[in-house]
Amino acid sequence: MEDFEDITLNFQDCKDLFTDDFVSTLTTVDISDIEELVNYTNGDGNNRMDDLLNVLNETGECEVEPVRKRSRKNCTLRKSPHSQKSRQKRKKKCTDITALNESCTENETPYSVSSTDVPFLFTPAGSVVGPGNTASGHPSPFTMVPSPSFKIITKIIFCPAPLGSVLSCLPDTHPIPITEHPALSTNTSIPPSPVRNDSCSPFAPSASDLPNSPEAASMYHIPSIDMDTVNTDKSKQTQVEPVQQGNEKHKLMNSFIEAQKQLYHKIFALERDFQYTETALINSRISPKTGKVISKTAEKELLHYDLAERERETLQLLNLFEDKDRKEMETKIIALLGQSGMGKTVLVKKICHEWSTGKFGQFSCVFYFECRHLDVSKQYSFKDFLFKLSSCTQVKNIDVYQYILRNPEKVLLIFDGFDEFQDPEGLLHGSFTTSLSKTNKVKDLFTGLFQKKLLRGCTLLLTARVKEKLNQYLGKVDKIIEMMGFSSSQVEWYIKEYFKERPDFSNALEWIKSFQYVFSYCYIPFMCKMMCLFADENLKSRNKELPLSLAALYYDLSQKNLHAYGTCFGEGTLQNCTVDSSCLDFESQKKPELELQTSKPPSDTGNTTEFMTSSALVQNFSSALNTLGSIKDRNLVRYVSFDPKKRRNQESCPDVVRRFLVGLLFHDNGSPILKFTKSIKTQKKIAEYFRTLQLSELCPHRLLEVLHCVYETNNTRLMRSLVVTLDKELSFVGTRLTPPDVFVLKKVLKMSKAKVSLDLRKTSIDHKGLKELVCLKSITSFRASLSDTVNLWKTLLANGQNILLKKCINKFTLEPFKVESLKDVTDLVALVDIQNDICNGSPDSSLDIKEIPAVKNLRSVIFGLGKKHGQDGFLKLVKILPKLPALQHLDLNNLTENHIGDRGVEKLAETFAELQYLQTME
Ligand SMILES: Nc1ncnc2c1ncn2[C@@H]1O[C@H](COP(=O)(O)OP(=O)(O)OP(=O)(O)O)[C@@H](O)[C@H]1O
Repeated sequence: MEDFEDITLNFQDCKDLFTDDFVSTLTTVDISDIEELVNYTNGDGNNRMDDLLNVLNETGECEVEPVRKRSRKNCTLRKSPHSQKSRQKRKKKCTDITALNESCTENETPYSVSSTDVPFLFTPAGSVVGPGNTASGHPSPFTMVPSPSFKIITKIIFCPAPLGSVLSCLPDTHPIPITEHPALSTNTSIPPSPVRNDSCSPFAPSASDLPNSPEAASMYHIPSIDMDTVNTDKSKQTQVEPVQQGNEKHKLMNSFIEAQKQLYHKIFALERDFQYTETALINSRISPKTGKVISKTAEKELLHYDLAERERETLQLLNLFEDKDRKEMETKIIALLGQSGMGKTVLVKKICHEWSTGKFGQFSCVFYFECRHLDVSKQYSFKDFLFKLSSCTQVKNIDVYQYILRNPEKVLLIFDGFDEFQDPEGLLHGSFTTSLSKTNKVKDLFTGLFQKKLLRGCTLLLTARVKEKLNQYLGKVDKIIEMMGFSSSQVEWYIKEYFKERPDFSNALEWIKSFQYVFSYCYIPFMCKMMCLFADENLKSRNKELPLSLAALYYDLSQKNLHAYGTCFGEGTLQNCTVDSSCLDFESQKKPELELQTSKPPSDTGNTTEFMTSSALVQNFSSALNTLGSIKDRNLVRYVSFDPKKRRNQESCPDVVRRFLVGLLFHDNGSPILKFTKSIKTQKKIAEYFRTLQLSELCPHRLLEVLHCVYETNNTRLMRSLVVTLDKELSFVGTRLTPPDVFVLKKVLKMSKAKVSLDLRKTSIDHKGLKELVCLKSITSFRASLSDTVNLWKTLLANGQNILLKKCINKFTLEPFKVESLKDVTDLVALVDIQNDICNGSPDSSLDIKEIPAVKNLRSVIFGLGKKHGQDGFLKLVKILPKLPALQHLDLNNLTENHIGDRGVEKLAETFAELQYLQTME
């Protein structure tokens, strides 16, 4: 009987074939091989089946497609269009089986058996052979054969243990000791040939098994890696006796890893003068969005830690991939988030480089993808996806690929700039199913990886800018790491270091600091570098013109450094900015025509040591320039508008582009390029638009954005006119306040004549920002993280800034105090305790503080710690209740919910007498 055609296999049934009875009849099969095979079709869950299907598809031996409702377990196998020659080869391989089958009587066999007609056999080539056609010649569905019929097969050939299981035992460092797997020395019917690249794995095809597959031709050329780049001792290699199959594969794998490491060592090396500064990595989480939920996509947000929490959640780079709770064979997805220019690319390239030097040894293979270069709609096999789209050595051998498929836990896939994928949202909505076609769209492959179906068990590291739209996907991520940028001391160190060998620049730091607004952006490493470049160019020549806007800074740099800093700005940025009548509409702005693509995908030639890539900030500036040149004046107001109804395309103007755009519009540089749009009339129109805004109606994020834009106009009158519309109770709870945000907020609050109360909880505001804001005259009361506030007081006390301290203490409020975490209790305890230090500790009479008003006047405490921490938290809280003399209302709402326990009730009863003003206790 000829090869099977269109046979429906039920894998759930197939696994039943491997009964104990059946196994006991096998004479040359290692039981572990059977177990492994059964695991593939059974044990490890459905996703193991995906792996198998992938392997089968990839080998080209047969194509597997889901049938009916895409059930993964019912699959149709179709014969691949093999040549006659290859069929003969395959038949030859089965001669042992044929011989055995010949000994079978017709009675014992429910149907006639031919050389290729074995009830169910995974051949060494990884092909699945079914019972084939019925006597009538029609394809038959795979029928369960009663196990006794198998007894006639006394010898089923399973090749030695799969390559993966051998290689996975090997250490990652080189040279890899090659140990002979016991299975290799067993007497198998297909002896590994030293000259023929046959596969040893049940699922690993050999070159000769796959004559028609695209990989097959190249597989004849072994070793296939660019060996010139590998520092292996070739003379020794030639002395090596014809080795066992396993050894060949080990060498191949070693060579691949070694070549990959050498490549990464070269292309991801830091430039000599690159001042790498280790930035803080914070373990972050997402939580339901505070405040109004505007749309479905905005339901989640990243938690904003206070300084104490940030310290606690700080992570070392080497521990980035650590996960004690990781489930075996489960893909791990890590999202590395940070604003543009925070150093995400620098960091992941550093990881690649460090891997090449032996760190992150848990990974044998690291693949780096630059998402912006991936065309999501293009079709690739998964193998090509890995080896052709990532920065990778040229791999022509399928064994390396097989190793990767078999050892996903040793594979790290880095996708840099996930948000730069075309249509990143669409990427995750799709559902990945193993398809019959050998190639899949990049989009689908990524979906398969993200949905943990493809290469299950690997580690995915995605980098992305913090965007609200992406937050919803973070729920599917196992670990979220946020990059916080430079601390203020790191900024100073960086600038000093930059100019350290130039005595004439000894005042560079002070000079840069004087541009307060742009200096506040220096927590972003890229901006820090920009400011150094700016100082480099201007410190000697420029008469300081204060203040400097963001747009002015970039414009200045782009004018002066076109050639010197081509790597940052790309050549001809401004030259290209001509008016193109074809893009004079809003839609054209979706894809700015002038996009700076200065970063090249790392080439495998290894010559690229360029580490400076173009930042999105530069691209945004470029985009603003382009917009200015292409949009009609009358449309500009609509373009920068914050009102969704006014804007035709909300997505068209990201916040930073708007800032640049407004800044450029009001930038008085006399540039001929900008003159044609920079009419006074347009400026007036934009100013008028901002003047009509009611700041009190804007959400915190929008409010800040308006303030940035207004600051960019450098129009003090405009700002003054806006200040009066500011709310008297400003709450930024749940909105991150970066140093530039604090700067513009401070600017406007300074102008305010009204008394404003400020809520700065959950804003991640830094120490300096908190101090600057709360000490403002217009701020009469404020709320902030308790621990941050206590720290601020301590610093002021230690520095002897008693007047400020006194102001700060008097403005602070707590009312009502909600206990939502154990930390809230601990912080309240610390606040009550510091009272003694402040009131009694200072010998200085200027600090005439008898008590902390916030503590003295606290009237309401709402306790809601839930079951887990209820009792612990309450026992701590109850101790300080007597120190809250004005407490009138204690809300324990639902005692069982809070679970304060008998001890909690007991302690409460003991303190009850001291709570003189307590009126209600819920
Ligand atoms: N840790 C660092 N130490 C020193 N400089 C850094 C560091 N991280 C980033 N930089 C500087 O910032 C520049 C931009 O960094 P990078 O491209 O990694 O940012 P990014 O977060 O990937 O930005 P984007 O989201 O726009 O792609 C670098 O070229 C470098 O000059």
